[in-house]
Amino acid sequence: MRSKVTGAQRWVVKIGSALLTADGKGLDRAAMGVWVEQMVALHEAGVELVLVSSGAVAAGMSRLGWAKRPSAMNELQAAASIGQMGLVQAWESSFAEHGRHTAQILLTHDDLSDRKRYLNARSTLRTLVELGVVPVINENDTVVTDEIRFGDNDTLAALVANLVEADLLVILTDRDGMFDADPRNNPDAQLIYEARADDPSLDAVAGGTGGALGRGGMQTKLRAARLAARSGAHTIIVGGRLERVLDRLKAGERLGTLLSPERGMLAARKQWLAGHLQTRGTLVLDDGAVKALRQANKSLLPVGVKTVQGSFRRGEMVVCVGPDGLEVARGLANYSALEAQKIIGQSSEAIEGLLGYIAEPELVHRDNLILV
Ligand SMILES: Nc1ncnc2c1ncn2[C@@H]1O[C@H](COP(=O)(O)OP(=O)(O)O)[C@@H](O)[C@H]1O
Ligand SMILES: N[C@@H](CCC(=O)OP(=O)(O)O)C(=O)O
Repeated sequence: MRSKVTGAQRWVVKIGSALLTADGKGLDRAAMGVWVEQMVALHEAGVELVLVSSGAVAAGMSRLGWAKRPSAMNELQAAASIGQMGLVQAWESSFAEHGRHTAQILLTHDDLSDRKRYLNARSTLRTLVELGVVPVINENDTVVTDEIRFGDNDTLAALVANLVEADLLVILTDRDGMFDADPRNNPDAQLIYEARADDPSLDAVAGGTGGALGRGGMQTKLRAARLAARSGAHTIIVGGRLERVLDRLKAGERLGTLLSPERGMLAARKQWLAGHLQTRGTLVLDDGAVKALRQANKSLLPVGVKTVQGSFRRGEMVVCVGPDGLEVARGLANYSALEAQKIIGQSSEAIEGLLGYIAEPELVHRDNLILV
């Protein structure tokens, strides 16, 4: 019996492209109908639900008669906008058969890295959930550029789990769960039933990328579990084609791979920071600064920085590495890269003389910093 699953009150369910489109043959409405029945049953049992649905590109490709996923961004975006229509129609009509409404939410990485938009998305989602409506979320594929895309919906689903403070993230995929080797080329691979999300040995087994339709593969599912763990959520990676899979999970059956959060939850602001997956530059710290961050929970002062790499503006995310090049923390810079170049190695009192003004005495304030 998996009590963390049976007792979970708020679920984010993510369904991948390969599953939704029956391996590329258009939307699998029959399968969608069966998942909807189960989601409605969960709802009736008092579970709050948010659905993250992939499949726009794959559904669009099938509507257009394209056999191969295009690599050009404009073609992908066109396919996504065509497919998204079919996707939301199919979910809405399927839930409507049970007297439930759905709501479409399309998000980009920018929406979640801007604090105001993040809070807005959170309050809209919470309102929808309170209204008993099922939000159906996908990436806003038509407007994203490479720099601001999540790219795979595993990551998006994890950030949504953080956003709504879900107890459980269920990632439905085309395999029964995470295996100890990629089952595509290892027929003897064994299913991993339980693990801690932060277990480093999982990185090696989740090596491969996604199939022809999806993008993520197991690597992004593992990363999603780690992100979801930051807000205390458990993640299950499980076969979406297993019979009555959601019903059986709710009943406590040991299906799929359960990945547990290891540490305590990060505070809400730190969770938001952890969701910033795009970084713009690197600060190389000296040993003293590494110690101050790691052991004393201090802010990063310019004096402890040896070099500045990349091009970032004030407020953008930078990676802080130690003299050995290993990441120590990441955080939002109070100064641009050009300004930082001028003030590193100097005491904070010297900032005004060097720049002609002072924004903050710290290069990265500890409230805007997360240790890695
Ligand atoms: N260790 C592993 N265990 C299970 N599947 C793996 C593993 N490593 C790689 N994979 C591959 O990941 C694929 C699922 O990812 P993906 O195609 O992105 O699906 P989805 O569209 O559901 O996100 C599986 O079909 C499988 O071949
Ligand atoms: N936003 C994209 C999903 C990206 C993707 O392929 O995700 P997934 O199948 O979950 O790995 C779409 O709807 O096609």
